[in-house]
Parts: sequence; structure tokens; C-alpha cells
Amino acid sequence: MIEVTNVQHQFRIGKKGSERVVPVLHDIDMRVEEGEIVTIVGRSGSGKSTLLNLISGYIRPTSGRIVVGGRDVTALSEGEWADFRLRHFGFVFQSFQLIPSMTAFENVELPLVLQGVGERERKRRAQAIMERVGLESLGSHYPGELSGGQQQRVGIARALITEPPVILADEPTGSLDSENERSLLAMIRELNRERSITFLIITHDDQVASIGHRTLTLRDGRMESGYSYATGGYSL
Ligand SMILES: Nc1ncnc2c1ncn2[C@@H]1O[C@H](COP(=O)(O)OP(=O)(O)OP(=O)(O)O)[C@@H](O)[C@H]1O
Repeated sequence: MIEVTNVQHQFRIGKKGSERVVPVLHDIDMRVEEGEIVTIVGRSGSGKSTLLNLISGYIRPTSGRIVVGGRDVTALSEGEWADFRLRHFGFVFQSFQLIPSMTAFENVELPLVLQGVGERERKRRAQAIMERVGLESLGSHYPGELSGGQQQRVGIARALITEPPVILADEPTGSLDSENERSLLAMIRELNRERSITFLIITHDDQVASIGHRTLTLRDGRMESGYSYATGGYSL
């Protein structure tokens, strides 16, 4: 499903002529199978978000190969990438990233607008997914009128609406209290079981890490072997 092979990444910072190279990721090899929940942990600055941004194509690796669903995505043009991203990935963020001037329903519908899906089909699918995440009565609320837990459910519904095979989540419970965190994690598990959606989740939180079938650890830009809850052993 996702195969990262020998990926290195460095950022260039500073003015042209006096640029400095900042190496961030080294020799990254990892695989995520279809239907797995994989959590990635590591200290602040270890390169977790950079790895997620590489997998989702927002940045390109300095070297190495990333294959998603059988496609070598490092070879895609910008336009192809935007299209590929919309079909293959749903995104969930710590800060929800909802559009404040749109209602919950309109936020959920938005990816389908971008995909050019007709209005009737959009409404039907948005309605169904809002029901699935328990928000059917809150569709007309604006994000500012919802609790953090409810906003993150809108975020999950928006990520699910295009039925992507993979959901990438960066600290999805980082802004939630422990009760909302528990309920969001239960929902991620259910969605994974019901729909075989693959989840790749970055987190600092042990509770979140433990919902992964495997947990991988990044340390100073290198991947340490991961712990598998299924086999009780370590592997990449
Ligand atoms: N656009 C950029 N330009 C230059 N350096 C960057 C850029 N983005 C990230 N970095 C550097 O890369 C390193 C890894 O950052 P990254 O955000 O991937 O870490 P992280 O593990 O996700 O951290 P956190 O848990 O704090 O979010 C850091 O040293 C950071 O300063």
C-alpha cells in the first residue's frame, strides 16, 4: 500500500549563495500494508511531519522512492500529484483546519466539490457520513459553534467523504480532552475494521500510539524498528 525505500530528505534554508543544508531524514525504509493502523512516534523535531508531508507529496524527497497503491509517486508531476492526493488520501489535523465561514455540512462536502461531484450525490454522501460520525443534527453549525471533539468529527467526516484508502493524521487528538480522545480513537478503530481504511497516525501520546497495529519510532531522522502489537515483536 505505502512503500518508502531509502528516502533521505534535507531542507535548504537561508538566502541563495549562503544556503545551509539541514538534513532531516536518513535512510528511511518502511511499509504500510492495506488495512493497517500504523502509528509513528518520536521526539519533537525527529522528522515525523516531514515524513508525512513526503508521503502525501507536499514535499519531494531529496532521494529515494515512495510508492503508494502501486504508483511511484516521486515521479508524478505537480498536477498529477494534486489529483492523486485527492483520490488516495484523507487528512486529519491537530488544529482541525476547518473553514470557519462554512457550516459543518459544507466543510464535509468540500472535497467532493473539488472533485466535481454533482450536488445531489454530494448531499447524499455528506448526509450519510455525518450520520456515521454522529453529527447529523449539527450540520448547520459553523465550526466556531462546535466543541473540539465535534470539530474533529467534522474533520474525520471530511477526510472520509472521498472514500480514500488511506487516512493520514498528524496529532489528531492533540487538541482534545481525554474523553473526546478516547471516543475519537474508538471511532478510528471502528472505521479501520468496517472499511479496511489504512491509517498512518503521528503522535506524541502513548494512548494514541497504542491503537496502532504497529508503532514505528523516529529518532533524529532515522527509523528505529517498530513494535508490532499483533506479533508482540519488533520489525520495520
Ligand atoms: N520547511 C522547512 N525548512 C527547514 N527546516 C525544516 C522545515 N520543516 C521542518 N524543518 C526541520 O526539520 C526537522 C524535523 O521537523 P518535523 O516538523 O518533521 O519534526 P516533527 O517530528 O514532526 O516535530 P513535532 O513533533 O514538533 O511536530 C526540524 O529540525 C525542523 O526544524
